[in-house]
Amino acid sequence: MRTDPAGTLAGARTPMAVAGRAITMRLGERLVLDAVDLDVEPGTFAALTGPSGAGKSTLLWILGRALEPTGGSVTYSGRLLPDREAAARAGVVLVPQGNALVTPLTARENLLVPLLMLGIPAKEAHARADAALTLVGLDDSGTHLVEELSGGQQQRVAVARGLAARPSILLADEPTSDLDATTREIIVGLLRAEAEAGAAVLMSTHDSWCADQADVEYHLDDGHVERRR
Ligand SMILES: Nc1ncnc2c1ncn2[C@@H]1O[C@H](COP(=O)(O)OP(=O)(O)OP(=O)(O)O)[C@@H](O)[C@H]1O
Repeated sequence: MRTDPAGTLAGARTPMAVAGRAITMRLGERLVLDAVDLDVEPGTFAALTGPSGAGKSTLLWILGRALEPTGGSVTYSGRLLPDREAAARAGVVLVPQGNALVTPLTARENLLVPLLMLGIPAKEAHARADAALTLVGLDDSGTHLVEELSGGQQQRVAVARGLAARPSILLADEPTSDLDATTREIIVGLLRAEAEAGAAVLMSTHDSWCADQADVEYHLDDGHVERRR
């Protein structure tokens, strides 16, 4: 598998925009999201900022069709997708906070299994898994079990799993929170490269340096989102 000079997995991807309209989410007594509108266009690297508990993860999960909102809609280049499985098949990739890696598997197997489940031929899946691990600097750790990896290495495996899917829309929930400064810059560079390759990328972050690297910043607070640039 080739990687192009910008640091993405080579190969075509379908450009797709994500649009949230009047997204409302009530969790228990709390109105976490109150009629939120948000757009990420193909080729855009966007940051989602806001205080702890503002609802950033909730919004990313809704945009990834992993969570049904109380109200409002999410469309993908104008299309509705019925559920998370349809979204994954359409190229909507979610890198969740906490990584959600399968611990009895190796790093490489964590990349391979979702690709094989999407019906990607085994030879290509293996090539994509290896290329994505190389992009995040873990080509020597592919055979390690998840539990043998540090928190930061696990986070990089989770990002690699997202890159291996060659996403049209990449939703990354605090993907740099456990990383040192150098690795943080590498991961942010990879997310930017995904956008430059045509993906719509939305990254939640508490890190002002990471937010500054994005083209667009959405700030979420008290249920409302404000576009800051
Ligand atoms: N299942 C649930 N039931 C009730 N409240 C919930 C549930 N899940 C999340 N919440 C609440 O929803 C709010 C938003 O949580 P969320 O994790 O989306 O925020 P966040 O901005 O991503 O926070 P952080 O930056 O700390 O990760 C929080 O107040 C949280 O306690």
